[in-house]
Amino acid sequence: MLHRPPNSDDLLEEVWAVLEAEVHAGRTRCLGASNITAAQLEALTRPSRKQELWPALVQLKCSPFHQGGYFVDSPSGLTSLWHQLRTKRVVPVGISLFNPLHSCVSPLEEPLISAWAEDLGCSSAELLAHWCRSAGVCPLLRCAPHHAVTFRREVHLRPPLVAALSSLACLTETSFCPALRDDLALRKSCKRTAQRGDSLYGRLAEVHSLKSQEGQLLNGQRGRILSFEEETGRWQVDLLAGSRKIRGANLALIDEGAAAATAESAGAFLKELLSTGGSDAMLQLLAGRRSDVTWALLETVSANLENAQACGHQRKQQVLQRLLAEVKKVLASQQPTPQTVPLPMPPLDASAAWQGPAAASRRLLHAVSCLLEAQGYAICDNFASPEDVRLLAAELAAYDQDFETAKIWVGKQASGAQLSVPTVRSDRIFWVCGEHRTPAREMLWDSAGKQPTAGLAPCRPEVVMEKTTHGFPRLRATMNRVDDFVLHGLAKHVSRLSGLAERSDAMVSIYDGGARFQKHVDNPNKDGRVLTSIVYLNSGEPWGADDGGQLRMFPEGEPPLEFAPETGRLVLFWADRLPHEVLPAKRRRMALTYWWFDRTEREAKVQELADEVGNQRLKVSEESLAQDFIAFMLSDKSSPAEIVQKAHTLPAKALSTVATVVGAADGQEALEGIGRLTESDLSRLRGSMGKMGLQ
Ligand SMILES: O=C(O)CCC(=O)C(=O)O
Ligand SMILES: [Fe+2]
Repeated sequence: MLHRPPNSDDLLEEVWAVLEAEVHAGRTRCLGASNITAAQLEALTRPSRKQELWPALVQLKCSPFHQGGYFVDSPSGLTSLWHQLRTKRVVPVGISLFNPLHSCVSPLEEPLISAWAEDLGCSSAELLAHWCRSAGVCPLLRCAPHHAVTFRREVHLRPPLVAALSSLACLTETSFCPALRDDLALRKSCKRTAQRGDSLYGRLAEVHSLKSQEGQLLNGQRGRILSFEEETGRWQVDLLAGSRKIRGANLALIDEGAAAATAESAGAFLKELLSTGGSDAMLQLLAGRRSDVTWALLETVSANLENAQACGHQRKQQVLQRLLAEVKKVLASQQPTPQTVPLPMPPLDASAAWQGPAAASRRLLHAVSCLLEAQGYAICDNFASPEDVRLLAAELAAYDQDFETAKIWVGKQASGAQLSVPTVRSDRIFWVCGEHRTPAREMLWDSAGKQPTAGLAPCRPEVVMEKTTHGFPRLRATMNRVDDFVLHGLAKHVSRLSGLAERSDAMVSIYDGGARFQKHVDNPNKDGRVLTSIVYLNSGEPWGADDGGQLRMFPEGEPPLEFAPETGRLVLFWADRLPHEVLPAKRRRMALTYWWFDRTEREAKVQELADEVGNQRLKVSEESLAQDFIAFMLSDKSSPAEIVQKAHTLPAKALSTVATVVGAADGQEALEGIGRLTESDLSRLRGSMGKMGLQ
């Protein structure tokens, strides 16, 4: 390596001749030069000079601020230097990636670069090293700590970001001085926020399972992922046929490492085949190793055949032609192995919507609306910040004792009963009332019992009724955010939500010790609930696969999806359409859930309920007596005799509720039926009750 070539041309020739002699003597294989100017490179790569004596690599300073421009000999020198490197196939090796050189700041401290790195979830050093590589320069890293970790992560830079980083060189020495930065408002104009799917940009993907006539032609094609389009939920992929927008379900990510390995092993296999010594032996080996016959082998054999033809190797051509025909036959007989790992839809990220400009929150709203319309659910990360979630969980911690076992609705719609059936649902819940928009007399919301007139408070009067909204400032803040987002945002954009009138009270749930909620639809009976909103309130370590407690959704016609209850994640889905379940949670899992009512459907339901109970609601005490009785009947502890005894103590209204649950015409018939119950009837009843109302 010639470091810092001498200024005089004669001297340069003289020194280079010494290095060339080393190559002639076989002591060195190739030469390199460092800090060279365009004119010097021109001189060393003159056509009269043998190509193997040209510099094979040129080492130059290469940060985004100084792209080889330290020894520029003329204004056009830099362009000429790069042009020569590219056209003469000289490898540029980048050094001083992180040095400030003669700018004011190190690229590692440049806020614009840090912001871009943050968007991509990598360090500035990683970003710079990958920029260098993407710009076609081999980065030369040292053993200093920030160098050592630089290539720890694979970072995919989209071409516009590579271009943006490269263009920073135009701004060196002036705009990057901190004093000038604000004047130029660089951050403001250049900062981009992380976009969904950024981490997949640049990856290779293969199209599969497209059904339309045009789509079928694309199946099997591969191309790089360019971007993700929120509006359509599709990925833009750069295919041979041109750039196309394709749904994740029709794309499979290609593991390029594996592809390289296939090519390598195909090469090794071909060597083995050729070393058998004769065509027959070769084909015999091939027949015994049919599973090693891949498309990569076909390509390798074809390439070798082309080479043999070009070189005029007759015998080799014949052998390879026979081999190629056989390889084609084996491949034709193989069933194509479909690649059906769909590209995951990246969750939306709400952080920018709260911290950034109004445009970011509009984008989020637009994206969630599109997803709800298109697929009936939307997942949005960081809807509540980790700090908000931590404080909210701390606020609720004082009420841990007040959470009670959740119940499910068992029986007929109007007069069934809320029962605890742990095999179906075993979380503990805590209702928080209030903050509704419609007056109490409209009875549009429905939760556990008496409503406070204003403010948030736990619902059950005997719990902490005196607590007012001041008791739950954090909960209130999070609910305000959800309410604003749904009522002032989604309701205006999503057609199914145009008649949104009200939401239910809020339910805080805790799943732990294996608690679960089996597959169900929240509103299977047109009770007015149209949208379910859930915010997960779990802090600490990220949720692991072994922690269980995932929300599993069953979108129609698609494979089930699972989402971990990650800190601050918002989940929205159609309450009356999307079946879902909560898998057994091995770690404590907390969520804030409520439902949104469509006015027309809810009003009809309220009317129906009023009619069914003779325009008069059951008194709370009678209703709960009926529920207690059925719970007692279904618990393993009660005997037939005890059940009959208890049934006779029930008031008439409670008894008629029991009648509808057990399928009797009236209270009297219910009493008679209960009197005839045997142990085995009871166990059958207990088994079937648990499944009612569920899928
Ligand atoms: O907490 C969840 O993820 C879902 C709970 C649920 O399905 C419900 O309460 O209806
Ligand atoms: Fe549910």
